[in-house]
Amino acid sequence: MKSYDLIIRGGTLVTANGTQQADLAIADERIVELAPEISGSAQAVIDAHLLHIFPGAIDAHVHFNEPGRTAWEGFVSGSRALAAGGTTTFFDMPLNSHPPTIDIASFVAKLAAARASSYVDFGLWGGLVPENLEQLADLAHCGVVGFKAFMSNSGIDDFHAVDDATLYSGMEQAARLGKLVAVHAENDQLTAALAQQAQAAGKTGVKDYLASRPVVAELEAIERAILFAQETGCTLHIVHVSSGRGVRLVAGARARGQDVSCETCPHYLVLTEEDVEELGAVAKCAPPLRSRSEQEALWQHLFAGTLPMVASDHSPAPPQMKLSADFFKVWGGISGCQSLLSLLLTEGYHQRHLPLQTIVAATSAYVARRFQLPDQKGRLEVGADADLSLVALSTPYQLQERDLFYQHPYSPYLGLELRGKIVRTLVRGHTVFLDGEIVGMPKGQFLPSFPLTTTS
Ligand SMILES: NC(=O)N[C@H]1NC(=O)NC1=O
Ligand SMILES: [Zn+2]
Ligand SMILES: [Zn+2]
Repeated sequence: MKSYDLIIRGGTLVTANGTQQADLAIADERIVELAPEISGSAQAVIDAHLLHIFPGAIDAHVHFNEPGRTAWEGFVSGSRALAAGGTTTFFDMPLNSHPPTIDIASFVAKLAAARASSYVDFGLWGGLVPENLEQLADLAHCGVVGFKAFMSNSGIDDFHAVDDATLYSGMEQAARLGKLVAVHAENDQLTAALAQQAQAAGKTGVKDYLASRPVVAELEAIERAILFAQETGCTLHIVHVSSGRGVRLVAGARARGQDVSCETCPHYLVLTEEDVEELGAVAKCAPPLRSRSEQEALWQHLFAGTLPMVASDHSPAPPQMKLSADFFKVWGGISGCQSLLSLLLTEGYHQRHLPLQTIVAATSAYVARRFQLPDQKGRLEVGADADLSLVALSTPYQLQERDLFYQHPYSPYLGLELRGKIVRTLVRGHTVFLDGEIVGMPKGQFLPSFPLTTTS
């Protein structure tokens, strides 16, 4: 009789191809058998008859701010929040840590911090800034996911936006290095001028802020990035697209054969400009929350598969940075990485009947493929890492402050009635979250990303 480390019995497995009830056996951190009934023995058995088993989510976009701004978040609190939310892998952005990840030394410092403290596996983005064009090859050799650039002010002094020449030349190099470039796409001249005019006129409320970052600023920057990428042969990813029209531009370029993708975030799917007027600073982000019609278009793209990825853009800050009466001065960034899967289940699956397979594709399978993770990630199959999230799919609960593992338990989703409770999360077969508690030690591993030949 075979013997395993762990058997999970009777759960409903959710994969990008559909759902099936099955037993799942784990040995040496991998899924080694999947069958209607597994007869071997195991050191431990989990009864999952009433649960759905999702592949652990892969959050391609978080800011955990370590080293340097660990008081804002950090790998311990951030990765605990992810584990509690059913996420087993994340990619940390190069900015909001100090130093930002723009050369070998800062990469090594971040890698050491994350290895010491993360409960889940991780990849690291490198930055593309006007000062580091000479460092991109080094960063590529370190195995960064790709290069992240800001086309508008990043909101933080130590990470500068790219001018067109830097973006163009960075893309040329990225293409040579086989790396993708990810952009925060908003037109800087337009947003800066509109913000400056509003502030000069003493118009510093929520509506004034929203008006200073119109959809057209996003559309223009997306188009420019697509054009530069086409011209340079660079693979492109547009982060946090906030508008249906923005997604349409990306989908159009992809349909014409260009290697470009995009993500949206739960906040653009769940909240609108009316909510930020009501909620205030906790819901301030850039690009800002949009109208209901743009939001509806995002959902349509998600259903259609033309919006292939959802990531959190978890961007926390200490509460005092969210206090200014001048809304332009309030920190822009939403804390949401713990709620990625539960919001998609609540608003997507339960409210709108978004297929579970689409949720799995957008939070796991597609992300692993797009960013060229090692083969064992993003799949719920024999041979894959046992990265799993066990979910009570219909259990309702209200999100409370005490549920949040963030450094600052601050979230626009507090008080929301959610459906779909994450009851257990396993990373490579090790339980890291169980019934509301973090268990075990930080054993997250670095996943280097190296160029392959595949596209899409
Ligand atoms: N610096 C930083 O994290 N900025 C992020 N916050 C946000 O709302 N949009 C961003 O790009
Ligand atoms: Zn951004
Ligand atoms: Zn971000």
